[in-house]
Amino acid sequence: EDPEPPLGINVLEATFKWRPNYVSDDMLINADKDANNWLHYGKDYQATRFSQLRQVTQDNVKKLVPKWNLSFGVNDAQDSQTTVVNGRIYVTASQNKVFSIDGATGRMLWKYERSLPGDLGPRLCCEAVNRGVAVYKDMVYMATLDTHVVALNNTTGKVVWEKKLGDYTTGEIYTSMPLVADGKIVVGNSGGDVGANVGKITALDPDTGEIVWQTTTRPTDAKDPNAKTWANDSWRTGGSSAWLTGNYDPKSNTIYWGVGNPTPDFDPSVRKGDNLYSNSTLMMDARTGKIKNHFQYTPNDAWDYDGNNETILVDDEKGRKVWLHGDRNGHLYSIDRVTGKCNWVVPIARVNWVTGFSDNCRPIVNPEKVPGYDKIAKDIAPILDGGKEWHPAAYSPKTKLLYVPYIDSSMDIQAKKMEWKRGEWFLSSKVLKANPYTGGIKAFNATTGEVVWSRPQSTPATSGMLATAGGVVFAGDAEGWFHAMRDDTGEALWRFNVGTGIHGNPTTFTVDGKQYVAIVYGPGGGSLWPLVYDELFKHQNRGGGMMIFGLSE
Ligand SMILES: O=C(O)c1cc(C(=O)O)c2c(n1)C(=O)C(=O)c1cc(C(=O)O)[nH]c1-2
Repeated sequence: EDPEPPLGINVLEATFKWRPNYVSDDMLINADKDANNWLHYGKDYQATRFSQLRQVTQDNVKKLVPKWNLSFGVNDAQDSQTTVVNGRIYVTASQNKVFSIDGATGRMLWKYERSLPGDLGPRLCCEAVNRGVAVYKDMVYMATLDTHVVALNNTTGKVVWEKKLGDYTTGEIYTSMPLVADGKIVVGNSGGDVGANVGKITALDPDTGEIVWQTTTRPTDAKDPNAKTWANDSWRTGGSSAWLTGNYDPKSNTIYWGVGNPTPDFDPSVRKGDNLYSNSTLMMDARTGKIKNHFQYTPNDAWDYDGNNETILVDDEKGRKVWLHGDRNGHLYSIDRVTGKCNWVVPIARVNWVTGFSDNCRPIVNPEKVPGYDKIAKDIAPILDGGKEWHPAAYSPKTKLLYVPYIDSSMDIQAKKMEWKRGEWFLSSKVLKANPYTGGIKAFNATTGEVVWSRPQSTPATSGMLATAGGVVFAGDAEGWFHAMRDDTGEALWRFNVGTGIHGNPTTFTVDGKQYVAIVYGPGGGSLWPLVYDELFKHQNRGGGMMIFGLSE
């Protein structure tokens, strides 16, 4: 019996089954072998988004039907995904709501609704999004828009502690799922496009919320050796937030964490230099937070390409230990995860801001595509949202393919001089125009970077990917279609329209021995998407939720 009475809405079944919900360190470390649960942002510490489940196959996937649905009761953008422990589902909605649900019935066990400050709105780059909760031991952890980490009891939803990490009036917010690594709760901040807000990654004690370490992603002091990579002390207003969840290698005790764009976004002339560590993946010591190494994808970024996207830890067929990273700058990278050196780089989508690469995959920039004050740089590809947005790719150890959601589009930009003001957007653009979007899914050979198959679509790819041992790959799109395709050819197998756009990440797990597939749906948060997006999808209704699919009986 549940020690606390559930809230009791969405009741499909009168009886309640107790489901153990304690998450141990061993469960977290062995999540790559655990078919039943979904414990990490990327399913396992390697961030593969691959499930060993094979009840849903290429043959029977057309029998998938909705089993139950949860309405979030909010209209904002929905970027979230489930965390699943022994059939209990934890999911967040925008506005920092958390729901605990019985996976078999959809019955709500508890919900937590944060009361957010009324003046938060104008400071949000991408609506009031949240990307999910971490569950560790007997607690649930969420990072909030008003810069707190809140710890809830995972059985009752009651607040155990709260820790304030910043000041939302500066533009700093938190939108992503915490990472549990080395016994600590690790979070990264958002708000990079509101320049003063320094990127930071913070590790907290899970029991008390005390800060164990905090690492900043760019200089905060002129004595920092990286200050030389920002001309005229431009690091002072240099952004470089840490807004997506990193991942972890327990063997080397290394955390991999991405860093976003420098600010002002579109005027690189006022911050000459490489602007370290903007647009990089950091390799950090999980014990101390010390930066051991890094790889920078876009030095002196002029296009808001960020560098936050996920790193997927793969041992490739040449025996190399690598991370694979699809960047907003339109390229897929294989980086040696021991040395931090680049193995190869290939395009994901249409790209014209580079003319090639020099040593260690350093881009050679096409000067025509760099925004300046005196003319509009036209048709820069990719668009600021990226050749791949933040939506994570999946890697299947069965096919050895990486499944990447891509966007084909371009933008026109003219820069302008701009003074930084506390808590305000710091883009420095006079003209910022998006050109029409398409996109799709591409499957890459994880060892060579060759494209094995491609499924173009008329809309940008706006959900994360899920790969399964059953040979089925799942993805959603901005028109609301939730798709299943073959992992080896990309051939379409099944689809279902959820009634609004999909911008969350699919997951799969078992409840009482049966495989389910979950998708969070609702409009997207993408920063400047309304430029084109509103036009494309103005027929769509808002409203978000989560739909759970299972095989019909
Ligand atoms: O620089 C930042 O701090 C930051 C934060 C976020 C966010 O936290 O969601 C986004 C972005 N940048 C961004 O560039 C972007 O395109 C974006 C899209 C979305 C979304 O919710 O779909 N968030 C964000």
